[in-house]
Amino acid sequence: MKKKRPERRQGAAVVRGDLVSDSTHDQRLLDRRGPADWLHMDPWRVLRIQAEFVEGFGQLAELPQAVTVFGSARTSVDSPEYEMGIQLGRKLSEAGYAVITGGGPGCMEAANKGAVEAEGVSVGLGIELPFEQSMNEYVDLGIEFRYFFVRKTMFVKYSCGFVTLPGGFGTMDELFEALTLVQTQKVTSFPVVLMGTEFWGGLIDWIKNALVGTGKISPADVDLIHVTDDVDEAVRIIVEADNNRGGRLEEERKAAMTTVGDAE
Ligand SMILES: CC(C)=CCNc1ncnc2c1ncn2[C@@H]1O[C@H](COP(=O)(O)O)[C@@H](O)[C@H]1O
Repeated sequence: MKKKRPERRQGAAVVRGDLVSDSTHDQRLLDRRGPADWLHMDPWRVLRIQAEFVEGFGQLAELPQAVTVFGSARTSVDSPEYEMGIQLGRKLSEAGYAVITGGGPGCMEAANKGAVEAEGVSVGLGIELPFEQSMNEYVDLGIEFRYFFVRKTMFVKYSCGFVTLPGGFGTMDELFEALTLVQTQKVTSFPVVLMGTEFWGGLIDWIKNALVGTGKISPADVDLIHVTDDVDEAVRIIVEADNNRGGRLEEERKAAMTTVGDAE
């Protein structure tokens, strides 16, 4: 007769054979002896990830309409790009938006500085890095995240558009995440503005030649990106999209009301 393999139900999972452990989860939970490496195990991490979402959602829930500004952590304070960041933070604040950045140095600091100077709401969503790094001094509401992906959710959820100053890998990551979300309609009416025609020109050419040229994206996808050197134009693009969204939300609300009315 076939030997029955050992079996144990562990919550939602069933384990058989050698995967059945000598002890149960309860035993391990109640046993205070042994190493603390469980702290670094994935199921426990899930709770920490949840905690980051809860903390982020809680802290940002009452933020006014906001715009996220990305850009290099390495931009020097005496560069034209830093000055552009200050102007951007200032004018976005004057237009009534909270300014969210990654809370670090360079372009992030510049945009936070502009927001503070205009007496706007200046937010920094920092990230734990392997080297010592503190929130820039112009952040008025700062939240530190352990996980990049949790932090990225906050940037998108709490802003109505992204403005991107010249930057490196981190900036590219944030830019292309935003474009993918807009392209796949995970977010709608969400403008993405690139500041600096000279810096971004090469990338835009490559997008047109390599991506549109070989059919990897459609020509209309290029229109998702606005490139400018003019801070006022950047703010105008954000405001117009914001106004359009307001109209669209109202239409969606009316459509929903009609549907509910029809059902009654
Ligand atoms: C001096 C130095 C490298 C500091 C790093 N300190 C940082 N602090 C906060 N956010 C960051 C930092 N580095 C990268 N990021 C994230 O990635 C983007 C900048 O990356 P990069 O410099 O373009 O690639 C920022 O928009 C920010 O969201």
